[in-house]
Amino acid sequence: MIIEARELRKTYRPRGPRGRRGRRGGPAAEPVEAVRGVALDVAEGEIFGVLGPNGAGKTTTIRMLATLVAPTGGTATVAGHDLLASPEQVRRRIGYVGQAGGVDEYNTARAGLMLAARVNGLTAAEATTRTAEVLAAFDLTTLADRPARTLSGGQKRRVAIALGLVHRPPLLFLDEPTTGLDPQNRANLWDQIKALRDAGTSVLLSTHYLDEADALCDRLVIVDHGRVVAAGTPAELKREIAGDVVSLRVSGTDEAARVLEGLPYAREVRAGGDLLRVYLDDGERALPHLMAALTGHGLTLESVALERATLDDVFLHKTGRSLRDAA
Ligand SMILES: Nc1ncnc2c1ncn2[C@@H]1O[C@H](COP(=O)(O)OP(=O)(O)OP(=O)(O)O)[C@@H](O)[C@H]1O
Repeated sequence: MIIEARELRKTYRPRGPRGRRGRRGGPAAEPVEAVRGVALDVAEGEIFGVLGPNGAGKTTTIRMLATLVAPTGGTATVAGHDLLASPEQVRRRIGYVGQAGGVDEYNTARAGLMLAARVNGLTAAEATTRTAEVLAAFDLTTLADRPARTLSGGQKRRVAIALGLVHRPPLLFLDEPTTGLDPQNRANLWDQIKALRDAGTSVLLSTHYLDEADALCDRLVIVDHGRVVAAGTPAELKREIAGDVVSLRVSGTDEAARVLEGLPYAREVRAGGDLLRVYLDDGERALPHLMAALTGHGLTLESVALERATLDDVFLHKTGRSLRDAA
């Protein structure tokens, strides 16, 4: 395992004049339990995702594992070293790309990469070779000598990731790498992250995009309110929670829900507004029986759709909320 974390916790305790009741008369800021006992195991050479809505504790978890935030509890081994006892050793073996990116707007990609390489201990000759390598890997060669402020959002994001990789860390942390990118740039970046994994780099990324977690991650944890609510491969999670989902619009939602709950093959029925979602193993076979049961009770079907379960269904099942709404 390249990361083994146990019971990681972080409580932010706001301090300072504005956080204290008293001198300035403002209300005391409450401590925020951002991460409440997270465990995760990341294997070498995999893309591991931390999926959750805004405020779930993803950034705090990543920043703790990258030695940038001190945990208030728990233990972790990262890239072969104890996070708390040997943060310097950990730091040397990781790359970290935060949400803000860390790209100097007035510097060129090439100059930024050279600097990052030298700061990380590469010789001038190694830095030149390595800079050319990462520029090529991220399709940046023709853009390498323009100031970063003239690059598009997607191009800048690629420079940011290249900066995190220039010293060849075996483990790369990416905090919400595709937020704000258009679909085409997102898809390109997914391909580049997969290529990194295929070349042997382990990647831990956070995301609030369901499709990203599904398409990109070998394994993931779903976090909510600072806790892991589900862990596994995307396929395992979807299979465990619900094979197929039939969503229906019916006259008389409450009565329809009662009828459907009585059917032996319906694992679970959930109502959301005027839409009913029925979770079952084999949707195609069940669908005609389901429709017959409803019409048999005098209920009129307005629409019906058969879908495969998504990671949103997993989140809904575990938390009672949709990740789409929560995010
Ligand atoms: N420095 C800080 N001081 C106080 N509270 C903080 C601090 N940093 C984060 N928090 C709080 O901790 C909680 C978790 O925040 P975190 O940024 O880890 O979540 P996140 O899942 O990464 O969210 P997002 O997707 O919006 O980035 C939030 O309630 C946030 O307001």
